[in-house]
Amino acid sequence: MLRKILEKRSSPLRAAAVAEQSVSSLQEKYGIAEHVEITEGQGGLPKVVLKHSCGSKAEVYLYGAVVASWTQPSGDEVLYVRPDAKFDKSKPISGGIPHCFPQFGPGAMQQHGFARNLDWDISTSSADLQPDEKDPSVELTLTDNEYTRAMWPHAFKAVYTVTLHGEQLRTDLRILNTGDQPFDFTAALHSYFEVLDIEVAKVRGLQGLTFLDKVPNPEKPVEGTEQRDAVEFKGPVDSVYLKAKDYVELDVGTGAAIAISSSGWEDVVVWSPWDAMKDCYKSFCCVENAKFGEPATVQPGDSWRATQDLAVIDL
Ligand SMILES: O=P(O)(O)OC[C@H]1O[C@@H](O)[C@H](O)[C@@H](O)[C@@H]1O
Repeated sequence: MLRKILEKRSSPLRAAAVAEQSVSSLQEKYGIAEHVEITEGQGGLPKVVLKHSCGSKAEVYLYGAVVASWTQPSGDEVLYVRPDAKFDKSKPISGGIPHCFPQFGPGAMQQHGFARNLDWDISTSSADLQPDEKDPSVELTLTDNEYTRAMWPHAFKAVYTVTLHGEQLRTDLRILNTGDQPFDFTAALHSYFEVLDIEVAKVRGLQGLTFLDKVPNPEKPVEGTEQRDAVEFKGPVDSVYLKAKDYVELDVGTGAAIAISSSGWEDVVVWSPWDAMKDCYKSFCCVENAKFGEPATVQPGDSWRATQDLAVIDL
């Protein structure tokens, strides 16, 4: 159904002894036999591997809380990691499902904010104890620190739960205001999906929506109304669809599609860099649940929440 990621993964660098120790202590604390494993990923970066008894698997790096892999029981990869991705913290991991928070961008701070280039902490892990539904899950948290406050002067806690529900991948993001002033933010899950070929991929579920086209000038998007039943790719695409429905579908061109169901996110971004990324643009498409058109406002002591459920369906 879905093709496997073809590019060769570079062999992991030996991590420093201290990192190894922390991986083994995380494994001791949060590992759950057969379902949740904390291990070294590429470049020695710690990752949480979730394994469902149906055979599906997900890998979540603590660096950026990026889901870098989600495989079906067949072993087929659904997500896409760009060949230029670095796993050495020199830049955010380019691929999988990175976070954009507290700014989707462009804007005052670095593109897509800081959440994708910071280490998140594991706060808990679980594997549902019901005999038939052992859904492995991990909860990661990010809290403000000197680095984040220099860019965005707010006290916050981000809580991100990633769960395998059978073959589905579920994410749940909560942003808590732990300070004494209200704050605004924009955000997205910058999901990269592998497609057979960008020229046969299609995104359905956007017809009739107002969109902001960022291709001509990202600083001055051009507004339009989507007329098409299916958005196709014949050149670069960088559009934010405002007030989208809670379901969109990415036809990956193999007879399968990714069903993307969400709550709380409100907008959908569709992005293909086209030949600005000559080496890889044919193989992926980003369909991103976002909160962009109207920034979220969170009062002190309050929180904002959004979920995304991904499933592979046959067309
Ligand atoms: O930072 P990355 O992963 O290279 O992604 C950049 C792109 O991310 C997309 O979400 C934006 O809509 C684009 O405007 C932007 O160019």
